[in-house]
Amino acid sequence: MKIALLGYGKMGKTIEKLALEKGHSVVYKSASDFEKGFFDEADAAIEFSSPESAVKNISKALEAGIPIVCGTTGWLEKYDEMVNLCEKRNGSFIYASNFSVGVNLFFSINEYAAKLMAPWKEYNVSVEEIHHLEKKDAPSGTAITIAEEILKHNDKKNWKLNTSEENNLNIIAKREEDVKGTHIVSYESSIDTISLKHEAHSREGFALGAILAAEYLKNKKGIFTMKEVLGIKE
Ligand SMILES: NC(=O)C1=CN([C@@H]2O[C@H](COP(=O)(O)OP(=O)(O)OC[C@H]3O[C@@H](n4cnc5c(N)ncnc54)[C@H](O)[C@@H]3O)[C@@H](O)[C@H]2O)C=CC1
Ligand SMILES: O=C(O)C1=N[C@H](C(=O)O)C[C@H](O)C1
Repeated sequence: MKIALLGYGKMGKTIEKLALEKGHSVVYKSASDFEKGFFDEADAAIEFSSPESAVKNISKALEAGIPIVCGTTGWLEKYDEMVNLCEKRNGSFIYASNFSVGVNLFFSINEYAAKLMAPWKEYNVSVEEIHHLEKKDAPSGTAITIAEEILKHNDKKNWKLNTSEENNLNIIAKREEDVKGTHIVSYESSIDTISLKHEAHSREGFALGAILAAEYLKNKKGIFTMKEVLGIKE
């Protein structure tokens, strides 16, 4: 498959390495704003750039008829706009806050735990995420996905970053040198604490998942999820 990399930082470079190992070719890579010309050649574009540039990059790919996989976080207020554009252009699009297999399994474990814990009101739930110092957005996209699922089964009103308000779900965001991505869900009572933790040891899981998503989009039209790519039942 011929891949275009929109964003060529930590993730773009890891994806390039794994894509070449899997026998794909990288026909274009951009670390900044770019013109449309390259699209004719690419079978899919993989977008890991910045919250400010994601929407523009996704739009360019959809307008050029190139399947687009987007992992950039921090732009989701425009997600519906991108879905509409994808439908209008009869394109193909996957966004995931986290492409790793482990985290997508963790999402299902989190859903199960949230349902199980719903009647046990003595437990207060919170989400913690820890990332490297260069991360631009907080909370992480993954923490937001985790929180939204918990909120479907909990009386809390909304999620909030670093809050002590009991009626909101607290997401604690920490920044520490070189942490690839750690997410912890805690249910705490006066008697005990139940914790679920996912810790990424490298960026390879995210990169591999993004390549699997690009492969999945081949000959497909529509908007898909990472759970569909991995065959994880809702
Ligand atoms: N969904 C997932 O599984 C994962 C998502 N991410 C997200 O992916 C994004 C990128 O992460 P990293 O690679 O670690 O960041 P990074 O800062 O190392 O790389 C971003 C790259 O995008 C480039 N860029 C900036 N504006 C651009 C534009 N208009 N067009 C093309 N490229 C542009 C920058 O020059 C830089 O090279 C972040 O939003 C991060 O949260 C990161 C890891 C996994
Ligand atoms: O910025 C990162 O590095 C990561 N971002 C994603 C997020 O915001 O959830 C996924 C992963 O945790 C790494």
